[in-house]
Amino acid sequence: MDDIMTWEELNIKIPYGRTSGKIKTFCPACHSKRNNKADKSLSVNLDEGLYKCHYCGYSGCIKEFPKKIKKEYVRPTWKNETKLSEKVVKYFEGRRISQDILRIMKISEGVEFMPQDNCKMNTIQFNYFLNGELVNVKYRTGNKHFKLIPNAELIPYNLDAIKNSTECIVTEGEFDCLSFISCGFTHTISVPNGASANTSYLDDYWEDYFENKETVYIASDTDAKGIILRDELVRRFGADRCKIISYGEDCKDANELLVKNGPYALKQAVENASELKIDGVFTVSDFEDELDILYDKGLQKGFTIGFDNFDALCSFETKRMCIVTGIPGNGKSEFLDEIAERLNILYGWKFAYFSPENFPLKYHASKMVSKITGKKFDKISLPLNEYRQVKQYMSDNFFFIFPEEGFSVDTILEKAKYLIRRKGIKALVIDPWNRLEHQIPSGMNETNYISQTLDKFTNFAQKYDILFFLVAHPRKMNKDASGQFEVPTLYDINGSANFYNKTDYGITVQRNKETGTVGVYVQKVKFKHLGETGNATFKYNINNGRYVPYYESQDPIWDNSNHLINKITNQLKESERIELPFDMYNGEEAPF
Ligand SMILES: Nc1ncnc2c1ncn2[C@@H]1O[C@H](COP(=O)(O)OP(=O)(O)OP(=O)(O)O)[C@@H](O)[C@H]1O
Repeated sequence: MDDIMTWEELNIKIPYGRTSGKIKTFCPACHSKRNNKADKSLSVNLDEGLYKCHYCGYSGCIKEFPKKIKKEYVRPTWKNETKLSEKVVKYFEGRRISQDILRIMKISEGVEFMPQDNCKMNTIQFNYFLNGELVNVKYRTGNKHFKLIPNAELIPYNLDAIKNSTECIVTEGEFDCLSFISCGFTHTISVPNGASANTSYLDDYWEDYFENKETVYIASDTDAKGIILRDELVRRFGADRCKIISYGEDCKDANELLVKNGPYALKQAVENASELKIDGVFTVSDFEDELDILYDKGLQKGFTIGFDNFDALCSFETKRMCIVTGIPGNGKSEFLDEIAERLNILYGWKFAYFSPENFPLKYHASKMVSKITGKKFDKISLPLNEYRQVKQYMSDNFFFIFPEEGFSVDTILEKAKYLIRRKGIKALVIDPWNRLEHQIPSGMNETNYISQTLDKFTNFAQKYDILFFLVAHPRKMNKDASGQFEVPTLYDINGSANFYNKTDYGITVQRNKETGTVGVYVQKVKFKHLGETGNATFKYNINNGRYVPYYESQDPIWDNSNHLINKITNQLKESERIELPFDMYNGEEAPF
C-alpha cells in the first residue's frame, strides 16, 4: 500500500472536478459485496488525503498527497463589545432596524483608522462570522467610507444562518440583509463586496452552503451595478432556482422599501418575487433595464487585453464565440494562452480548457506558469516561493477538462457547465476542433453537422454567459511568390464556410520566420463597437512565451514582470481603500 499515490489507483471515485473538502463515495473494499448498493459509506477528506469506510472500516491516507496550500488569512479577534451609542441605535431605527436585531447580529461600534479619511473615525462594524468565529469586519463611517480587514477571508455576510436552509435571500449590502432579517427572513446573506461581478467568495462554500438550496431569492439593487450582480448570481446559481425580488417604481433596494412602506411591503416583495423566464420568448420589457443602460451609456467596447495594436482591432465580450485558426505550429495555442492570461490577470476571468493539443496537462500548465510569472519554467529562473504562489493561483483560476469517458461535444460541455456553476469560469477554450469526438448522426452531411455544432457552442456561450474560444485548423495552405505560406482565412478551415459565418470573432495567427515576428490577423468582428478587421504584429519571447507588440523599426518593449505579484500588490492597495457601493438612499449621511 505504501507506494499508492492516487485516488484512481485506490479505485476511489472522486466526483469530477473536486479537489477539496469532504465527500462521500462508494467504498472500493466492500461496495461490490453490499446489498445496499446506494450506500456511499466511504468518507474522503480531499484536503488531507484521508479516507474511511463507516461500514467495513477500510481506511488510510494517500501517501505524499499533494496538500492544497491553504491560504493564510488574517483573523480578527472577537471582543464581544456590542454596546452601541444612542446615535447609532437611533440611526438604525431611522432605517427601521431595531436594537434587538443589532444585538442578534452582533453589530458593533468603535474607532478605526480609515484610509480614505487618513485618520481614525467612529465606525459601525458589521461582523462576519463563519461557524461562529469572527473572520472579517466591514467598517463603515458616517460619511459612507468602508473598509474590510486587509487579507482577511472574504465570505458572504451572515453565512452561518443559511447552512441548513433550502432557501436563502442574497442581498447587495448589510442594510438590506438586516432589513429582511427584521421582517423574519433569517436565511438572508449579503455579498461582501457590494455590486461587484466577482463572486469568488462563493467558491469555497458552494458545497456546504449553496448546493442544498432549492430557491435563491436575488435581492440586488435595481441600478446598473445591481443588475450586473443579479446576472452574475443567476449565472452561478442557475436560472431554474432563482427568483428576483423587486421593490416597485420608487425604491431601489430593500431597506428603502422597508423605510418607506414598512415590513408588510417587504414581505410582499418576497412573496411576489418573479421567476426567471426560461421559455425562450422575450419582449422588450424582459430586458428593458439593459436596453435603458445601452441607451444611456451607448454601445461600450468590450474587454481589451492591454496590447495597443490588438486592442484597436478587437475587444471581447461574453456570450460570444471566437474562432482561432492558423497553420500548425504557428502559435494559435500560444496566442490564445496569452489572451487567456491577460483576461484573467486584468479582469479575473477564470478559464476552462479542453486542450488535448497541449497534452499532457503539466506541459500546458508549465507554459501558463511562464506566461503569468514572466519567467522561464525552471528552478533557476523561477524561485520556489513564486512557483508555489503561481501554482495556487492557477488552481483557483485555470481548469483543465480531460474526461476519461471521452471527448464528445456533450461531455466537454457538461464538464464546462459544472465549472461555470462551481467555479464561475468566464471562458471556455476548445483546442482544437478536430480532437473532439464528433458523432455525426447518420444521414447528416458534414456541413450541416458543423453548422449545428457551432450553433450549439454559441447557444452554450449565451446561456451560460461565457466567451467560447474554438481553435480550428485550415486546409493545407499554398506558399506565395516569396516562399511564405498564405495567411489562412476562416473560409480555409477544413469542412465548412460556417466557421466564418457562425462566429463572432475570427483570428488567424501566423509566424513570419524571416522577420521573426508574429502576425495576428483579426479577420472578423461581428459587432462594430467590439472591433474591426486588421492585423497586429508581435514579437514572441521564447523564455516566457509572452508576446509583445512590435512596430517596425522600433525595439520591442519586453515584459518579464511577474503579473501575479503586480496584481496582488494592486489588490492590497485596493483593499485598504475599498469603496463599496452601498445601499444608502437620498444621499443621507449618518449622524456619527
Ligand atoms: N513565434 C514563435 N516563436 C518561437 N516559437 C513559437 C512561436 N509561437 C509558438 N512557438 C512554439 O511553437 C510550438 C507550437 O506552438 P502552438 O502549439 O501554439 O502552435 P499551434 O498553431 O497551436 O499548433 P497546432 O496547430 O499544432 O496546435 C510551441 O512549442 C510554441 O511554444
